[in-house]
Amino acid sequence: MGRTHRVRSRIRKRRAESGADSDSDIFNELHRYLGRAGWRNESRLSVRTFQSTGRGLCSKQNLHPNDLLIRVPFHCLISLKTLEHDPDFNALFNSVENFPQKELSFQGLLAFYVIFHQHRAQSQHQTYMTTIPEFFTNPFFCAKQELHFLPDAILEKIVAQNQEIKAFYELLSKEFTSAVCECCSSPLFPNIFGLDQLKWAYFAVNSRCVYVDPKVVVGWVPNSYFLRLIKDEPKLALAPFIDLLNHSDSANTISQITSNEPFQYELYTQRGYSRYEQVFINYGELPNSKLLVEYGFYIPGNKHDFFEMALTDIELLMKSRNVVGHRNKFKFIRDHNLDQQMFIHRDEGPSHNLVVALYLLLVEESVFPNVLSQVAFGSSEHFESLIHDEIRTLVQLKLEEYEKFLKGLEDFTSRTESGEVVLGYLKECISYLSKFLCNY
Ligand SMILES: C[S@@+](CC[C@H](N)C(=O)[O-])C[C@H]1O[C@@H](n2cnc3c(N)ncnc32)[C@H](O)[C@@H]1O
Repeated sequence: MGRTHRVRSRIRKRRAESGADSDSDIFNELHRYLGRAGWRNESRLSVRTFQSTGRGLCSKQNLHPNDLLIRVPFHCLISLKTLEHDPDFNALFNSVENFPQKELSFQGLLAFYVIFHQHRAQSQHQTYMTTIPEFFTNPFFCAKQELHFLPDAILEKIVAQNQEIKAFYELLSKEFTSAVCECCSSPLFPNIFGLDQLKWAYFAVNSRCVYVDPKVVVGWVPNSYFLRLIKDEPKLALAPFIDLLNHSDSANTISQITSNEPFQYELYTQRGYSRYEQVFINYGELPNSKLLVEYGFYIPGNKHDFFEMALTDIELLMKSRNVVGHRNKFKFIRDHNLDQQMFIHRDEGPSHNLVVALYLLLVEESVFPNVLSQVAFGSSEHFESLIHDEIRTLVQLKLEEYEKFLKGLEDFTSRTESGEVVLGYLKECISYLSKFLCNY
């Protein structure tokens, strides 16, 4: 049995233990659980499976612009406050003398909280835990052989995610080296909490949290113990039921925490929806590459999309033209962060930094910093016409590279769920690059 399989089996087992046989049982139970905690489903939201997005929410009534989308008592969210007031979780940390301060990310801490409660038979969060998907479709979970067909830009991000999770796991294993579980007396690491479980929880937290104002939350937990352990702000919270809302690039919502007791987390929609139409929120103005890496999906025709280029792409173009770049120019580009924000936009053309970097490396003859500065920080409009062909070739090379990746993935007889999503993403990129070339 594979490791991913074991993580999924464990989640299924928890579902069976909770007495919920199907998705609808799970959500009826979630409704009852939130109802007992004071939630009223004011906007009559209901869970459905939609063809375009999978599981999501719709309302059984029409929603108008500025209507309340959802309002949930804040104590139903899993935030810093929840961790602080959880005696079992606190006891575990108190069993370690001098737990290192400012070392944990809050996302990591929440991920640990999830697996901690997933293991406990009597967890107060058991109902919520059963609503978290068994697996995620981020490229992180691609099979090894699929990784050969992922673009470098995506691979680099997966490597960074892997390093972060592994370092976090090692830190927990080290600090809790002799800790045993109160409920079953087994050693916590690695017997109960394996690395694969933490990976699953990391992506659960990554894709399902809402933003909460850290100042508000910190104000509720004076002398917080966990605040001393984390190196970033506690600005995330897991949000039962709210985390069933899918993302749309055209959704627009406003969130707030009410200022009087009982504190509530509220979302208002800026646009209207007819009854049973899927309702969305907006995770941010994100391009498809970001949606893919962080959330495991992409949006066809995403209106916030752009296509990023790297300095290595320009180097390939230079090689194909037998141009040798002077190291002063590369240094200048890196020192001034011109290698950041190098992208093409389907309708707006190449970004300023891409135009400048191409011009400096392929056209400009001088290598003196004062001349390079004049070029870099002047208007790039004039240069763009001089490197029009270079831009086209750069995009053409990318297109060929992505077509090769696509062909490689298509040649597999079977793919992981993540591999399927990457395949669709590559097609979307190819279509984006082709449209750019048509317009440019
Ligand atoms: C906050 S959850 C939303 C609910 C989720 N669909 C579920 O079944 O639990 C975020 C995840 O939903 C999926 N998702 C969100 N928006 C999507 C969209 N527009 N298209 C496809 N999948 C989407 C992605 O898997 C993402 O990681």
